[in-house]
Amino acid sequence: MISVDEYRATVTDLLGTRKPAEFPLADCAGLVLANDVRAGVSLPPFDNSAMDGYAVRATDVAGATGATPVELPVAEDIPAGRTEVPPLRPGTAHRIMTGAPMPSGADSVVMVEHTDAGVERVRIFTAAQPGAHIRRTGEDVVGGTVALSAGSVLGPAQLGLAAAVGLDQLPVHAPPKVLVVSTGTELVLPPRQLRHGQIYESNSVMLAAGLRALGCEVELVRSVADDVDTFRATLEPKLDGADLVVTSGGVSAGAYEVVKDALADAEVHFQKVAMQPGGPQGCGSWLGVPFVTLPGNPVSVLVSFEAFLRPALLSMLGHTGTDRQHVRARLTEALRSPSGKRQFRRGYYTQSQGQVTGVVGPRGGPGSHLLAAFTQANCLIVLPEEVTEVAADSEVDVLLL
Ligand SMILES: Nc1nc2c(c(=O)[nH]1)N[C@H]1C(S)=C(S)[C@@H](COP(=O)(O)OP(=O)(O)OC[C@H]3O[C@@H](n4cnc5c(N)ncnc54)[C@H](O)[C@@H]3O)O[C@H]1N2
Ligand code: MOO
Repeated sequence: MISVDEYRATVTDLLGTRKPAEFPLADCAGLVLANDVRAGVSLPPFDNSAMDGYAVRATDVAGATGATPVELPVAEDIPAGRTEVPPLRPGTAHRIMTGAPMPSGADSVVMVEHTDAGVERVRIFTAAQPGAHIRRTGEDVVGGTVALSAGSVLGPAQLGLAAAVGLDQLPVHAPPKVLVVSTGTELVLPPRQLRHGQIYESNSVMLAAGLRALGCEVELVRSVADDVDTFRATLEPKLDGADLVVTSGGVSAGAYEVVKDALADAEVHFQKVAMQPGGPQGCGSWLGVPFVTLPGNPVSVLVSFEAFLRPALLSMLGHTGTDRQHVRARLTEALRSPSGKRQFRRGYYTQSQGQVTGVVGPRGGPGSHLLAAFTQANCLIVLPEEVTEVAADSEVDVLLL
């Protein structure tokens, strides 16, 4: 048996990291920047007004008050977007709007609220500090410097900045195209009615949701019968263009283990991972495409996704933080765990205000078919390999989902 940590490293190595590709900004949300990008322009690109008001020379309005206003002729009107701005002559004002370029010769802006808002002439009721309400060139970003560093996760602020410095595409770790394949002759899709012995297919739906949430492109093959020839014939034409195949089912110890049998001659290694659920696993490549073959039980699929597929995919996408947040929590009831395996139990974690350590209660038993209990959970309770019993009220490690 291989440990969870070793297996996670194996899958992470198998998936590697995606090569940089240029993507339009609109398709970059949530992706990771592959290279540093430099600003083509400074931000702001020019000195501009932070307020609607009047550009003046501070010396011209020194001593202005409500009782003793200074009156100046308004020589120019400068709305935002005006590109040619005449210099300010001493003893005059330019009416100016927020974001409009400062005229040379002006050293401050008086807000319109501190004036009579005049158009031909303006009465100014307050003195101005030199520099008041001016946003300086390059105050935010200096043109030519690194605006966003490799490894940045591209959220709204990062994409906004990229747009603001004049970029329309970015080098990112492109999301992989993942083919998700559910195997099992028992699997049926609506609107077909179940016959005795059949079940509705659910693993591919869960995997697709998890994969898409990470930004992957997903194609589903929702039901392949437990027949080696059918499996190969269904998958082969779809491998071209797939960056990863994730299968479920057909990897344990019995007969009709279609994934194991079909990939027997491929470079896919099947083994047991010291975890519960999610013990039987396989990974490797077939026809040059990486394969991660998960066991069929639905809870095993989701726990496998959390334990190693999600971190490996995050690493593939260029993320450095690939771990869920871990916390310690007090267990509400005693639990048992198989010796030598890391057990992941579904749990519900709460932390009241002022409480240092939160509280966690299990949801459902350890069975890997108990999917409904997973819907009540917000965390996984992690019981280490050497632990076989945990008493109520003891502290346990919790992975917040
Ligand atoms: N003799 C042994 N039997 C089993 C072992 C073992 O070590 N020795 N391991 C058990 C464990 S643990 C697991 S997990 C399963 C894994 O088996 P498979 O990967 O071969 O999965 P299947 O047998 O195909 O399916 C298991 C279970 O899950 C249901 N299933 C499968 N696919 C789907 C799907 N897409 N949607 C919903 N449900 C699905 C399937 O009907 C089975 O009930 O093996 C144990 N046995
Ligand atoms: O390991 Mo299986 O994945 O427990 O049900």
